[in-house]
Order: sequence, then C-alpha cells, then structure tokens
Amino acid sequence: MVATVIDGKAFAETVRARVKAHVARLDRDHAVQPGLAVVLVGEDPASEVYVRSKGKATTQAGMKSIEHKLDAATSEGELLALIVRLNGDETIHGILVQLPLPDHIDTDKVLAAITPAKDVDGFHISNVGLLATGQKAMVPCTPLGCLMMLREHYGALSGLEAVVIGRSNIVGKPMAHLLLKESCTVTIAHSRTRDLPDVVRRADIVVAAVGRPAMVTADWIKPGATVIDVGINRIDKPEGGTRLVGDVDYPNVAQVAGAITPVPGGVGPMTIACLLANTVTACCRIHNLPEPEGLTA
Ligand SMILES: Nc1nc2c(c(=O)[nH]1)N[C@@H](CN(C=O)c1ccc(C(=O)N[C@@H](CCC(=O)O)C(=O)O)cc1)CN2
Repeated sequence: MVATVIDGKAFAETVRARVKAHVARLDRDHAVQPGLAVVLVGEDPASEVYVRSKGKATTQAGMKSIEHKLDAATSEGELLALIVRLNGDETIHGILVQLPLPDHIDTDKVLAAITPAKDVDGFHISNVGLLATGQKAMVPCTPLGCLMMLREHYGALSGLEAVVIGRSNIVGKPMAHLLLKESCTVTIAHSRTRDLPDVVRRADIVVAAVGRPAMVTADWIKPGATVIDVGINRIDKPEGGTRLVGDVDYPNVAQVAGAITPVPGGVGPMTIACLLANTVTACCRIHNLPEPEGLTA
C-alpha cells in the first residue's frame, strides 16, 4: 500500500480563504475588523520566521496585525504590562506570545495574564479546562489543524482508535481531548509507555508529537492507518546543510499507512491557518456575532 498524502499546505490555503471570506462578511455586515497582536521576546531565528509569517498571513486575510518585538532582556514585568495593555485594546481580539520565552520569564505566568477570550493559542488554564471538560474553548492551533485534516479525510471519527504519542500541553494533551470529543478511543503514549510499538499498532489514527526525528517506524503502523506527523526536526544532511524531518520515518511509513502528512507541508502550515481561524472566532465571540463555519473544533 502507498499512503494518500494529506496536503496540509493546500488545505491551509482553503482554511485561509474561509477566514478571509468571513473577515469580509464581518466588515460588510457589522463594520468589525478582527485584530491579532503577536509578541516576540528575543531573537530566536525560527521564532522570528514564524512571527513574520503570522503577521503576513493576518494582513492577507484582511485582519489587523500588530507585532511587538521585544529585546531578549525584557523583564517579566514589562511583558506582563504589555499584555495588560493588549487585553484592554478593543481593536485587538487575539493575543499570542511566541514560545519559547527566554529562561528568565515564567511562561505559565505570562500565559495566565492573557484574557481567555483573546487567548488565540488556547494555552490559558481556563481554555485548557474548558477543552478538557468538552466545553466551548479557544483550542491550540496545532491540534486544531490536525483535527481539521482528520475530519476532512474521514468525515466522522467516531469509534476510531487513536494513539497520540507525546503528552505536551501544546499538542499531545489538547489533541487527545479533541479526539475524545469526536468519540475516538484515545490513548496518550509517551517516553515511559511500555511496549510503545504494540500500543501504536492498535491505532487507526496515529498522531506523533515527540520531537524525535523519524522515531515512528513502519513496523509500528497498522496497515491502512492514518499518520499525522507533528514533528519539526532540523537534521544535518550528509552532504552538508540541514533538512527538516518529522517524528515519522516518512518514506517507509508511507508504504504501510493509508494516509500520512508530510514534513514540511503537513501540520506546520495548518498551525498558522488555524491561528487566523482562532482570531476570527475570538472576534465573533467577543462581539456576540455568528461564528465562522468549519473553522472551529
Ligand atoms: N505561541 C506559540 N508558540 C509556538 C507555537 C504555537 O502554536 N504558538 N508553535 C510552534 C511554532 N510555530 C508557530 O508558532 C510553527 C511551526 C512550524 C510552522 C510551519 O509552517 N512549518 C513548515 C516548515 C517551516 C520551515 O521550513 O522551517 C512546515 O511544517 O511545512 C508553522 C508554525 C512553536 N512555538
């Protein structure tokens, strides 16, 4: 079997077009423009690229975009003061603090300072709790993107056996809650899971989010399973330079799986598309307007 490639880049374009259409409707019918503020502290090169892409995509969708680029030496107090200002800014409906933050800043404290209604990353403890209890929440962008691709591929997910490898707050745990809400039978596996390959072999859906290059091999995969690769690992090429690989041994797993997301071009582009989706959703909820269809969990 050779797997169907789930093209995240193409699907992200569809999501972005839906967002743009909803933004245009908000302007036409309600004279409302969604606004997103992205905050970057320090000069991590990858984070700088992601923040630039987010700003560009926000503007292209017709939304207001503000970027705050702060020096690496910015104090926790200064960052918290900026968040308080953004919380009170009526033209801003989404606030995102790019992670990771420098070590001298307490990430949990910063995330807790963002008003939950504007928490387009879905990392605030209120949104975490709402999602965990199956209620309407702001949902983290990467798992939301994975869910959208799975829904597009399967239609309904009810009754499917899903294994999420990785228990991070950003991907693994919210992904598991989203799949549970879709009535999947969900297992969260991690570095201490016994007989991990056997556990993964049970799955109709495998979500790999461990951050270890090509860890998931073909013999772990049930023939025909759907494999969603969240990993973004930069590795050295033998001939020099680097390349991106996921957490899945793509060339071999693609011979066994029924469907698979590539890296690059799979989950990554969906993360930014879902940030736009969350910003328009947050704006609609704040203004008590109808939410966009097909852009929420
Ligand atoms: N506050 C947040 N910080 C971080 C998040 C997040 O969701 N919220 N996620 C990641 C980084 N990230 C977005 O911020 C992100 C990572 C990767 C991609 C992407 O499109 N990747 C491409 C490859 C890009 C390349 O060539 O380097 C792909 O997979 O095709 C988008 C967004 C950590 N921080």
